[in-house]
Amino acid sequence: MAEYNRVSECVGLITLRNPPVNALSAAVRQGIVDTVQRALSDPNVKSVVICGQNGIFCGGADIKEFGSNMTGPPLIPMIHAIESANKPVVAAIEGSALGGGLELALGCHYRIAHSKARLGLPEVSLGLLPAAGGSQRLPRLIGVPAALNLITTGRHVTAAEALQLGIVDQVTDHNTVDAAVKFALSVAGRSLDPRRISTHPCPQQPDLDALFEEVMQKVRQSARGAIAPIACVQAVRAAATLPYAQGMERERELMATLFTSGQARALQYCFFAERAVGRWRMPSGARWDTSKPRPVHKAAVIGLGTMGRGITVALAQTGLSVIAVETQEKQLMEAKQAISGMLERGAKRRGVAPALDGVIYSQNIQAVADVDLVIEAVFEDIALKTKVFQQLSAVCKPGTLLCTNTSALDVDQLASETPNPELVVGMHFFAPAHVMKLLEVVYGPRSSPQAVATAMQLGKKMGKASVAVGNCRGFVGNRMLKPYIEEAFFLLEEGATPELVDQALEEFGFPMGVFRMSDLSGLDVGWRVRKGDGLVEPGTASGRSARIRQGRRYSPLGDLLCEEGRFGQKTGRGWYQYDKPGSRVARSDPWLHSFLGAYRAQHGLVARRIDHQEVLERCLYALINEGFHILDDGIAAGPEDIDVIYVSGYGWPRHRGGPMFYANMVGLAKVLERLEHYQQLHPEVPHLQPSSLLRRLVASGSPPIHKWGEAIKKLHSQL
Ligand SMILES: CC(C)(COP(=O)(O)OP(=O)(O)OC[C@H]1O[C@@H](n2cnc3c(N)ncnc32)[C@H](O)[C@@H]1OP(=O)(O)O)[C@@H](O)C(=O)NCCC(=O)NCCSC(=O)C[C@@H](O)CCCCCCCCCCCCC(=O)O
Repeated sequence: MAEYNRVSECVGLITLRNPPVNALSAAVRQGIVDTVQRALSDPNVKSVVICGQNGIFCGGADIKEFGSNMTGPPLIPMIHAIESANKPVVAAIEGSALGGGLELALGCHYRIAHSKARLGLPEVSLGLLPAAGGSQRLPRLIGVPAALNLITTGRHVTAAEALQLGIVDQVTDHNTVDAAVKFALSVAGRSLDPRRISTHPCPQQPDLDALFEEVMQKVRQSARGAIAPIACVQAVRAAATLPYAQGMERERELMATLFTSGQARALQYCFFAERAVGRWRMPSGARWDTSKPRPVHKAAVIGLGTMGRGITVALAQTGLSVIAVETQEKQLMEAKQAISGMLERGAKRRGVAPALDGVIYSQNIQAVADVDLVIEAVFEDIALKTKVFQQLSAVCKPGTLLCTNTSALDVDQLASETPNPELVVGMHFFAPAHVMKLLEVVYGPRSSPQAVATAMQLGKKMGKASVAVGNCRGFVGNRMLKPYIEEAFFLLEEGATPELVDQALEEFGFPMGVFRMSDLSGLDVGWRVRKGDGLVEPGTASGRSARIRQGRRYSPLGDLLCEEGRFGQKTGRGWYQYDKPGSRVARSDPWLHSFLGAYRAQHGLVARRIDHQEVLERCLYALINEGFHILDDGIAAGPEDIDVIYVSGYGWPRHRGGPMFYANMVGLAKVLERLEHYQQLHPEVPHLQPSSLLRRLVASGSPPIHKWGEAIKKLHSQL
């Protein structure tokens, strides 16, 4: 797990071997301890180089070990032994040096990095802090402000930035190990005292207290309840104010709290879930590893409204050549200007040239004849989309993949209107499409595995968390959102205010509560959908509107607001009021409160006191319950798919792991009991009726989330 060789006669070369990322498993740590010992005791060895195999230095501690009893030599004394060595130790950094990997490098006396390497202390994103001395050494090396930035955000820096910050001593474009060996030879025999980072104080920093206060305030605001960023600030503060040994003690204490917290478990679950969704599988048995994607060199986007523009940018930024089609000249010109602006701003942020030439604009659908893949993003209207798909089928070369960016329409129906339904998949982007991380790839019963594989690969190329899901109303994300929103409406009827509901959800960790979110996305969006479903009664603003529709409880509150022209931020009024249309700062609206009072009086509803716990249980458990239905229906292959969708696209707080992980943490029996409780109180609300899968899981002993897959299979086979 760590190989030892003597090179250039007097350099001991230690190579970490633990594919794929040379994580510091027990065996690797043991290997490092043994080989360092060997190099230091070999009189022929003048200096030592540590590198990683396969072009990656080290991805840090082995996260998989965190869930088990950790054995093997601990990291801290291992790194301390390297720093205390009486021969120079040089880290040769290729690929990544992250977390414990960078901490290992910081224990070395010198660091040489390849120009393409990336370095960072991303522990915060796993609910931890750099607890192998990283929180104490990095501020001593690069100063408190820069270390705070890196440690609290977990961001990775390029080799060039690492050099500028002083994290590495040299950057090379050539063979890193060769450069490090050469460097190691050149420093052999030099005094190592100045190179032992732990022995130095942090560089002087004026107004330390003010700096920490400011950073802590900022971090608390953006953490939305996550505890690791706060512990990271506290650990760096210890580095800045305490001697090294005491700082290390503080680092250990803080880590002990984080390590055993539910947040760390949730965040580490998210890390693996995001990777697991790439290993998609369909009910037909088709899977990621047996389905080869088609090459996509040229793509097209049809319809350049908000979504189409974002999708064009996302595609062009991957380096693809894109044909952007909009039939109306004026809209085409406006879209061209907007897309160019977005490409320019994006390129400026990333320090690259904008891919302006990658996009060709056309009013003519014939222009897409030779593309490999088309994403249709016209207005959400099944007749219009069907027409576009029929045109595309006639125009495109054989084998072109036809993707629809719909958030709700039936992908199967659309596919069935084309001569090659196997080439059709849904690609459900989230607005703004070039920014939002989530992509639902929706397959129907006739979508070919190759079509799914191609869409999934394209999603990955665009940097999206791409999740393959089956076709149903609302797919996964929006289907689960429906009971969540409905419960929020019911809570208003029963006595809550938008402020109370939003506060409960925001304290839970959502960036925005359901009503603020509704104001942002526009109340008319849901209104249109409900109208389409025949749920909206016209002209009810003045009279009593039915609260039971289509045989179930219905709240017309959203419709009544729309009838008043209150569409949210865009009209300056919605569940809140705004200074002017388009403004983003929500203020309580006395009109809304008296409107709610009058509504309740009209319907004979007596407002009661509703607390945060009820808001959370009713909104979140209703959403989770729908998640169980989705699993039972086979629409999502596993709980990870649902959780990645919610964390990447719906603002579910990452430190709570996603709705299904949260249910697992709360306890399935408790979720079931609360759903049963609310269902008894509200028998006319079907979405509070516990899903049969949830009942069956509880009856089978509530297996932990990583065993749900097995349990679901077993439970299905017993049906
Ligand atoms: C490295 C990457 C950038 C590579 O990206 P790439 O896209 O190429 O590949 P993938 O991301 O797809 O990964 C491939 C494959 O590898 C798995 N993997 C990646 N990293 C790790 C890892 N660190 N450990 C295990 N496995 C890993 C990944 O899951 C994929 O496999 P899969 O099967 O899932 O497809 C990228 O992978 C990346 O960013 N990796 C994570 C980097 C990272 O976050 N590193 C930090 C790790 S945490 C750490 O290092 C902590 C340190 O500070 C050490 C702390 C000391 C701990 C001591 C414990 C003290 C306990 C205290 C308790 C006290 C209690 C008491 O006192 O009582």
